Amino acid sequence: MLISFKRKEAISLILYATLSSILGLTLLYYINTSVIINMDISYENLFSFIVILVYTFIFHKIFQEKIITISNNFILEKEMHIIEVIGNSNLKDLEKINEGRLYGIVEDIRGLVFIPYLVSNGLTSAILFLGGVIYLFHLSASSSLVFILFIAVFVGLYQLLNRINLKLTEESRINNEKYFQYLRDLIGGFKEILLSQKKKKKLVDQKLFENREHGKNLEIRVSNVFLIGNLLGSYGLWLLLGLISFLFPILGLMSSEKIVPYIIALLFISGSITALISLQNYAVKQYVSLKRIKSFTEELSALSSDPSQLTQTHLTTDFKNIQLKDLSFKYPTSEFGIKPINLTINKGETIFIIGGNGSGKSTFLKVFMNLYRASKGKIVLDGKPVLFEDNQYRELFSAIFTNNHLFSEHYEDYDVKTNKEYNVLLKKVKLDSIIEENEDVSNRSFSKGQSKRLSMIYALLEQRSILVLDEWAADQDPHFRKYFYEELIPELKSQGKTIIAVTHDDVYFKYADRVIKFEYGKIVKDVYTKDKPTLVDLNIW
Ligand SMILES: Nc1ncnc2c1ncn2[C@@H]1O[C@H](COP(=O)(O)OP(=O)(O)OP(=O)(O)O)[C@@H](O)[C@H]1O
Repeated sequence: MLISFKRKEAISLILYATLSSILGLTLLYYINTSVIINMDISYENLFSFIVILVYTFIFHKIFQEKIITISNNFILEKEMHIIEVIGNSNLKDLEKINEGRLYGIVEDIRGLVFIPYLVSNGLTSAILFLGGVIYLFHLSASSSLVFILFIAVFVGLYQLLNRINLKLTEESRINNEKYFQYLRDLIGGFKEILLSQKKKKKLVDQKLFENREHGKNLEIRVSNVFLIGNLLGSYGLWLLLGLISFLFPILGLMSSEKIVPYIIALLFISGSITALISLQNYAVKQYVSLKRIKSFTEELSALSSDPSQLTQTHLTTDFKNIQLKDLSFKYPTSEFGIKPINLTINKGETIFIIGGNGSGKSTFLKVFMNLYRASKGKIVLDGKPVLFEDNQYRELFSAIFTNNHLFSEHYEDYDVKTNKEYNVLLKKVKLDSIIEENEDVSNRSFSKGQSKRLSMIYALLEQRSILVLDEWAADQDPHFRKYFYEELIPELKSQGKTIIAVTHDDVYFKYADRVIKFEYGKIVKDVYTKDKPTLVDLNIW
């Protein structure tokens, strides 16, 4: 079963639902027996009726509150589980997960808010229905057998309708995932779309319109199927009432004095029958959501590392050297790979990594920082081999990737507003004229260059030993780029920072201690710049 309530909670829920339903049925029994059958109309009976009513109200309230708490805990558990599984994923595997699908699942989880309503009304209606049927049998067994036969035919019909709806609802969810993907393209690629009427027409007028049109049609079909179910349910009930009132006495299935209490009881449980029918709509949707969440988490769990396997993180603040021994990597989905690398990187070195597009610079950095698991070879930190599961090694690095992500918050221990160093760094990366002291930058948008400078501030505030920059300077203007190479890098170097930067700015190569060149995933040159003031001396190309 998809919902796994704890046993104790399930028992207490059934108990509460049973009690509150029994009290509801007692009300019916009381009115039927005292007013209709015994004609006993008195203040005492009114008083007893009100007492039962108050108890019913209190029990129902307690029951509903319990359901609300349990269901919301269940939703929270599902949300946290998905977040935890994502947090434990490997980079390479997480990159395979489509963002649209993720947002679709988030929507599925949100949709679970109907669970309290579904469980509480479902349980109460089911118990009321069962109790009502027992009472009907008590009034007339033969008529109740016909009634049960009627219900059995309806349940069969509903199963059929539900199967159709399950399919339609699943299709609707997949269609919604596509919708999120298109929306992401529309917002993320807005500039490109503004430049191309063809793109805009295709995405907005065609894809998005078709998607929404299809979504609307699916919703209409789902609603129509439910409508058929609802109409069959309510008119079937009227048919049954007609048969009991007019046909059963003629056929001798029921004595005339039983007809009125029987019809009142039937009308009473018709409420729970109608509720059970309309709850099917929600039940199908919740079922589809739970099924999708389950398969998504199972898929992600299979990709995730077991957190218990990860070594305890405590900040590694320093190192002497990192050796890469025959380190290689291969993408499973492409021919490209990093050829075995043998390299020693010493603390304090400034290393520039160069190479043509697609030569493997970024891939190398990810393997080097242990974000991708190396296919072969090993990383050795100060003489000790580093495992992929070793979180501690990763703590050595601050990195700004080519497609840097500017976090809405920095998630570190310091408070930016009261941090003196933050304000110094704002000046240092020349953002002080753009960002005011103490300004909340979470809702602002920045140019690529500015956002990378802000990322640099956050990276430096982390105070890690190694700063990794993937084409960081490429998005900066010439003045700032000059300042970056000629002043910022030497200053960071003088502070003992190890800098590894992917760059194409050959005029500034002299500011590195060492230039490493990649070609087709292989290191083809590894040159120290000392005493080589010009590019010709460096002979790197
Ligand atoms: N996730 C991936 N799956 C499969 N192949 C990939 C993946 N990421 C990159 N590649 C391939 O690996 C090769 C090297 O890419 P990489 O980004 O490492 O090169 P790069 O030198 O950093 O290039 P650039 O200067 O253009 O950023 C390319 O052929 C690229 O298509």
